Amino acid sequence: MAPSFNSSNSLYDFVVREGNGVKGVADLGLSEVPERYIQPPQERIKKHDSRPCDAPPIDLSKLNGAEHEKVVDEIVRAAETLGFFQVVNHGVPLQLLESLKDAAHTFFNLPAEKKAVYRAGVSPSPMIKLGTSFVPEKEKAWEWKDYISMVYSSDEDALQYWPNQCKEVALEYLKLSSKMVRDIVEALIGKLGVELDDSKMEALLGMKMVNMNYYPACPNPELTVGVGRHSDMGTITVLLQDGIGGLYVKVEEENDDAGKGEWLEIPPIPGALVINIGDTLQILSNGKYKSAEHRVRATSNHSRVSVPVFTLPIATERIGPLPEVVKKDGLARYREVVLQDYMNNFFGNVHAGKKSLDFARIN
Ligand SMILES: O=C(O)CCC(=O)C(=O)O
Ligand SMILES: [Fe+2]
Repeated sequence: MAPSFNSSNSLYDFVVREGNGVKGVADLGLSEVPERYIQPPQERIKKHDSRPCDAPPIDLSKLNGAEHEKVVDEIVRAAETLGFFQVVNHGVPLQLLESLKDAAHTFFNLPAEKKAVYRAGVSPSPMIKLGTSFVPEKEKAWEWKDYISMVYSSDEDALQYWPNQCKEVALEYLKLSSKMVRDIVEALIGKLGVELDDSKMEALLGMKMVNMNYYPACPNPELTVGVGRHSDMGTITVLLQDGIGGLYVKVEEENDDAGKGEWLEIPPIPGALVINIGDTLQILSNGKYKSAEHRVRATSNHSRVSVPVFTLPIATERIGPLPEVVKKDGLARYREVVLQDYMNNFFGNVHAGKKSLDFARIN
């Protein structure tokens, strides 16, 4: 018998505690989403209010050739403006990208009890977590999304603890994307006029996490969000999205206190990966590189998957604007923070655009 959600507690039990997630809600075939998923009007995403970002993808294979400087300039320009760009010839085989999307569908189509073993608290490893929405305990309106998050500690742990349906492809993707992450971050830091030694670079790129996101088909995409407005907290994110679309990024404007900036859709490009700048790189660059505010719309007739690799500094690393940049700028816009503290603040609060950066901002 279909559960009836006559109190918010019973919905919480079904979705969060029992691990059914929003996939479990979608599978009930309701004609309207439960009230808990209805966003306030200002957070809803109107499909026709944005236009696609028409920037061509950057060809990363050219980083190793005669056009190196030109490609670095393209990356820097994108990081200084939108904070989002797409890349091709990135070193991750296209067949692997297809396998990743298939693996995400296979995992989320498992019966709830098979997925629920990865819930926080019962998961075989603290590095693996099945979740839904972002912080359902604190959010007034939930996001229409389930995810599994896998933090890398070693190959051995990954192969032992990550779910069978996705561990091999997720590990391969994490490894093959690491080279492009390093190349891009090196290019960006280099253009700040800073040279970092290997150990500092390793520390800035030392934590890696692969997520698989699942957005089931939604009866009311106009009332909900797949993911609400947020920036990513790490150094950079590599994102594989499928062909459905619905990822939007905000064009940042000076003095945009009213939050009126335009939203651009990052259109799916077959074979391309999406790169976005995270809060850490905005802090390191003293604000020159933009951690991009983004969000995702749900869709009525398809389930969408995406597979981000988040690259973060190691938890003990102290993050602050690089001294050479502060010297040039004449002031520091952010204070130094320990990454673990930044992370606790980030994951302890609901998505609220780029508010996460306030934790380090000097006013
Ligand atoms: O699904 C997407 O396209 C983006 C997901 C995202 O922003 C995230 O996982 O941080
Ligand atoms: Fe994100």
